[in-house]
Amino acid sequence: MAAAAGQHFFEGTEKLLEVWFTSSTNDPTCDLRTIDRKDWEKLLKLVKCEIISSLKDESMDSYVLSESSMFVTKNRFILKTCGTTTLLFAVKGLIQLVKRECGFDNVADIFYSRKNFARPELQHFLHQSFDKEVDHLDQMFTNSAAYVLGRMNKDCWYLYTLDSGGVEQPDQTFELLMWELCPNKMKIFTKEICADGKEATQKSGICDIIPGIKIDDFLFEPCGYSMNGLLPGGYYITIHVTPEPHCSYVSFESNVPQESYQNLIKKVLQVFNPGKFLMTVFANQASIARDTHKHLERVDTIEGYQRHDHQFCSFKSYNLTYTQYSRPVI
Ligand SMILES: C[S@+](CC[C@H](N)C(=O)[O-])C[C@H]1O[C@@H](n2cnc3c(N)ncnc32)[C@H](O)[C@@H]1O
Repeated sequence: MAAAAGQHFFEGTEKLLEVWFTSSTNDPTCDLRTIDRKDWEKLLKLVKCEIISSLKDESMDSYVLSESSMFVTKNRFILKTCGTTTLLFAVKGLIQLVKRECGFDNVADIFYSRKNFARPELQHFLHQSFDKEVDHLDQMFTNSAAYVLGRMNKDCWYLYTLDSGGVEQPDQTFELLMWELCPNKMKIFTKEICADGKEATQKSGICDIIPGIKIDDFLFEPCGYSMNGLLPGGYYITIHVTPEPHCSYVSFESNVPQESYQNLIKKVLQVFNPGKFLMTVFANQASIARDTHKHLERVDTIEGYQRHDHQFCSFKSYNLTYTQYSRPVI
């Protein structure tokens, strides 16, 4: 459903930043988790969002934000923000903060990605086009590579990364970005139906997607939902829901390693029942998910969905599959 003139609109589509740090002296005491919460709060002011709640385990500190999520491990920082947040204003400050407070003096890799916005004209000037975002990042990084996957005149996904360095430890990221969602499912993520995040997590079936996770969830007033889930070993899932019928959008992201993502895809689709979705899977050579790309190449239909675009990219240390599906219009 398209937004009518003057109707409330929320841009669910997130900007996603992942940065891996190293120290030139290989100092084992460097740890992003030693950074004070007050410093994170200051950094998030530049982005125009704030911390709502937090959860931690032995490997990771996670934060639910007023606009999505933040995850901090020893050497990896993830910030995902939606709405009209200004995520890229935080990059310079992040690098300075990390050097000053914990001694990491090198960016080993950076990934900035997002789907095309539904209403780019509502964004801050910096985020109105990918070209402007690339110009901004190129002022800080010289060895960059920027890509667009999908259809430039329809739905697409942008990626900015570095063409040198890289991450050697096993690493993988799986994202499903969904839109045109089932209104009945979306009702669950409103205060009309659920009292709080916990109830929405249960009623929607989110709690069954990956059993055994520690969950930090939040239900916004009058609607909207965010959750972070932690698993031992530095694994997370994060889900964000914009349920308004005229701009419905849901994102699912996880770094949980899987040889095949088939089961996970089915479970997430059952919970949200989107009309359209795009999927990205990153895996480096050390990851058990490294062969998932071959498998995904053969999946041209998924129960009720037809594939439109499928692209494979080989980067310096990661391979990536981008794919887009939708329900056939009957
Ligand atoms: C923060 S959540 C999750 C956004 C996420 N990026 C997604 O996948 O849709 C956004 C939803 O919460 C609602 N919401 C209610 N109060 C909000 C607030 N103070 N800040 C941000 N979103 C709020 C929005 O209207 C929207 O439906």
